[in-house]
Amino acid sequence: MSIHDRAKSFCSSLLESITTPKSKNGPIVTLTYAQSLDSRISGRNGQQLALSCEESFIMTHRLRILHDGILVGIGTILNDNPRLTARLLGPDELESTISQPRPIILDSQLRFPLSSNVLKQSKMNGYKSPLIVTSYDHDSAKRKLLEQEGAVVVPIESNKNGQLSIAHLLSILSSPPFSICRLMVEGGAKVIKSFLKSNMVDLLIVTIAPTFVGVNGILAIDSNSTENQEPHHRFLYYKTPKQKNDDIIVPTQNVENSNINKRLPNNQIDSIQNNSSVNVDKSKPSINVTTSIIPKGCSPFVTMIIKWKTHGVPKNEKLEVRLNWFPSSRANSGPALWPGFPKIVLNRKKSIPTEIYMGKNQSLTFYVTIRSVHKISNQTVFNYVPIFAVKNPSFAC
Ligand SMILES: NC(=O)C1=CN([C@@H]2O[C@H](COP(=O)(O)OP(=O)(O)OC[C@H]3O[C@@H](n4cnc5c(N)ncnc54)[C@H](O)[C@@H]3O)[C@@H](O)[C@H]2O)C=CC1
Ligand SMILES: Nc1nc(O)c(N)c(N[C@@H]2O[C@H](COP(=O)(O)O)[C@@H](O)[C@H]2O)n1
Repeated sequence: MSIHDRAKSFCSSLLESITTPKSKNGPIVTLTYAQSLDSRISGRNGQQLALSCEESFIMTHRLRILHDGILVGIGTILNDNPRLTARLLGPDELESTISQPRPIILDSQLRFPLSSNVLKQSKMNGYKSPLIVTSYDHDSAKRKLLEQEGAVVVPIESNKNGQLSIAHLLSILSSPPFSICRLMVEGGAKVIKSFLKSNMVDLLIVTIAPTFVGVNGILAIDSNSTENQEPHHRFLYYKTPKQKNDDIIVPTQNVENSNINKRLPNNQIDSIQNNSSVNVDKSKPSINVTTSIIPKGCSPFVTMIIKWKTHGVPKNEKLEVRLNWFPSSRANSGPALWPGFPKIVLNRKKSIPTEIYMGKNQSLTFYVTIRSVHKISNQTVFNYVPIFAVKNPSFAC
């Protein structure tokens, strides 16, 4: 599979099951940005940094294709002069023939430069005119100039600090003539904060690059700033984080807009108990297995405590119990070991705690493998027995 095919399937899988937007009157909103290990999105004085590695950039460009609009703040336009197009494409794709997303810029005071790349490129075939969203309190002469150059300028409500209303923005974007169904928000820092605060983000995809920028860089989310003191909306892993060359891509979904929201409150989900009785051999030993699944804080990990009792196992006989577990998709394919899911050899110990990764919507089927070795006759009974399946365990948050 080529690097482009991998990006295609990864990005499609991220978007395919997000069908209901957080905002009832708006598009599905994906917020995505790249940060360093110390949470910086750019360097000293906002210096633009290539934090993403090549494969992560390819993923970002693929995500751009899958959205109808890409939104940034005017700070990013003035600082980076970005193009906001999908250019890192496969060999069979042409930049000018794919459906490029519309650039959307939040610019309360119409500081947008006439020389910007997004405006220049909109004159070329295949590229859409930038949509500049501004406040009612804008410079009308500048608006005229921008419109003459082909930009579309739309005034909307703003608050007393001049910040444009995200709710109003989303309802305008999803309506004609823009009809944006999927919006990708790239930043910068103020826009990231505003969107997270608005709680209209459906999918948050953060690329983490293995580098430190240092204290002078711009923080993605400045938790010291007073405007960020209010409670944060919660995001949980949506898909397993992926390593792309050097970087880690962390896809998370808004908890308040997903199935994981339907879980029970923390105090009702101390553990899930399962009891299974398994016969090794009808005439010979049997085992009774009890398991408890204990959520581990706000994380997709659970601790599983397995307890068992054996019956009728003669002292001179060896009983070996193994536990394997598989995602539900593999449950029918037999008990071959699923990579990344360790098997535990229980032997004669009476209980064992182990930590298991259980992603959202993950349903796991657990198998015990019982191997009873009769020392005298050397007869071996070898059984794989599915003991239970756990669907969507609740993560305590
Ligand atoms: N690493 C990454 O993935 C990215 C990094 N960046 C970096 O971010 C920096 C720019 O960030 P900022 O200076 O914070 O500017 P910004 O790009 O977030 O733009 C903020 C400006 O947008 C306007 N605005 C209007 N309504 C707003 C609202 N509701 N919320 C927020 N802003 C609103 C205001 O004029 C505000 O000053 C640059 O250094 C750029 O390189 C930008 C995008 C992605
Ligand atoms: N995904 C990602 N990784 C980085 O390391 C980045 N610095 C950014 N920045 C964003 O991409 C814009 C540049 O886009 P063009 O290549 O000009 O199309 C930049 O303005 C940021 O929004 N992104």
